[in-house]
Amino acid sequence: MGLSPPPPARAAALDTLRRVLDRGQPLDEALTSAAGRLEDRERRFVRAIALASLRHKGSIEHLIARYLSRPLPKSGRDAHLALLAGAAQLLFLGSPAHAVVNEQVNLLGQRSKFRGVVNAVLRRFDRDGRREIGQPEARSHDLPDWLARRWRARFGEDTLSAIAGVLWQDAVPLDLTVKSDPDGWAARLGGEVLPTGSVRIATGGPVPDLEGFDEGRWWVQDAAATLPVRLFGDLSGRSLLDACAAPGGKTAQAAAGGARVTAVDRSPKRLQTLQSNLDRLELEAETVAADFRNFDREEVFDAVLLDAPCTATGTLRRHPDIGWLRGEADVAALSGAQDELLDRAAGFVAPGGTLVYCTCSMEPEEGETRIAAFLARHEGFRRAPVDAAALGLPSDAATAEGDLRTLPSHLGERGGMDGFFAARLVHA
Ligand SMILES: C[S@@+](CC[C@H](N)C(=O)[O-])C[C@H]1O[C@@H](n2cnc3c(N)ncnc32)[C@H](O)[C@@H]1O
Repeated sequence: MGLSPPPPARAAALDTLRRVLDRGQPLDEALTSAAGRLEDRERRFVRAIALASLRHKGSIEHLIARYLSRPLPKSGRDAHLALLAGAAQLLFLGSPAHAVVNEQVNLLGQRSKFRGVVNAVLRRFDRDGRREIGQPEARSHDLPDWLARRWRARFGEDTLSAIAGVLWQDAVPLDLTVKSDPDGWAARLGGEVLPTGSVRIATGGPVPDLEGFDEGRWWVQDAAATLPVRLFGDLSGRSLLDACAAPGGKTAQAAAGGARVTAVDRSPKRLQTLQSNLDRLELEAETVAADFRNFDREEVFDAVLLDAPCTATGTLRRHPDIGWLRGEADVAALSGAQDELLDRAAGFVAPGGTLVYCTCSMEPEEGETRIAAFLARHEGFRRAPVDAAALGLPSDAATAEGDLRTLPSHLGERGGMDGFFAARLVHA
């Protein structure tokens, strides 16, 4: 890429990393606080540095530990973050070494006692780092330990390494769901139509500058995120309740498919984003700002979608902060709310209607286990198994029980997809 970020961007990148890694702020929020006042171009640099630092944190820190003769003390935290961001610029953004070394050192201030060590270690990264980090085994260091351990136990070493290979890639493609004519849009935007039906393009400049955005011809939605709504089949003329709807990718899909959609979300702000997305797309839905656990209606619906809040461990390709911000305890913590939302959703499914439950999590506690527990509580529901091939996916994207389980390594040769779980349940 050959990026040479200016000094304000480098300082803001350090602040962003401090906010994410030391204060637990989500990356997008940290970027707004640390870089919100910078110009567009500088903000893009900050984002690129932060993304590469977080994506490759594991591998870079593995090398930092090797290059240091003894670990940095606690008071050297800024020096450590300067090394992390500096190495990311050298190894993954192709920034020129002299600028990276000088400016990362200068971020520490004239009186810092860590200037010498940061200088020496960054020079070592410049000399040896590219070769050492290029080894395939380096990739598995990128994954946070807690996720690597879980995924190795569940999917095995080969799949773990395929997932790590996809998560390693910095150029994450952009997926668009088009209202019609996927081939035409793929040709116009220089992309391809995926077997799942999404149009995939290389990430480039700002999304609103792309052809068709202002005219509302498509919206951004990861290929995996389109699959849950497709499990309902033909939606034209059917009523659909979207229980956790914002920012509205799935609401838009259902509305474009001809459903009469009621979209509920507890966040009024996120619901506003949903409404403006629908306005741009010239699609309609009834929107309700409410906690779905208290949502009250006489009506029942032909289709109910519950895209439940979750740890989002399936979205590390675009959100590498998530693996460092969350841990094992968060996985278990959300299951109570997921059960409650599922029970509430079940009450709105018309006889003969369909409930689709999904999460963008890789963890079974937020997917398979929730559905097993739900079916044990609700005798009136049965699973309608998913056909992976009909969705354009390999057969291992459906579990033995018949649920959808996509992995980042699915469509791996084309850049992968988000890890998603979805179950289709029919009300007798
Ligand atoms: C995974 S996101 C939904 C993404 C959305 N379905 C889409 O495709 O764009 C989860 C959403 O659930 C909402 N949410 C979380 N708990 C909720 C609750 N108890 N009731 C209603 N909405 C809730 C959050 O505000 C968030 O917008």
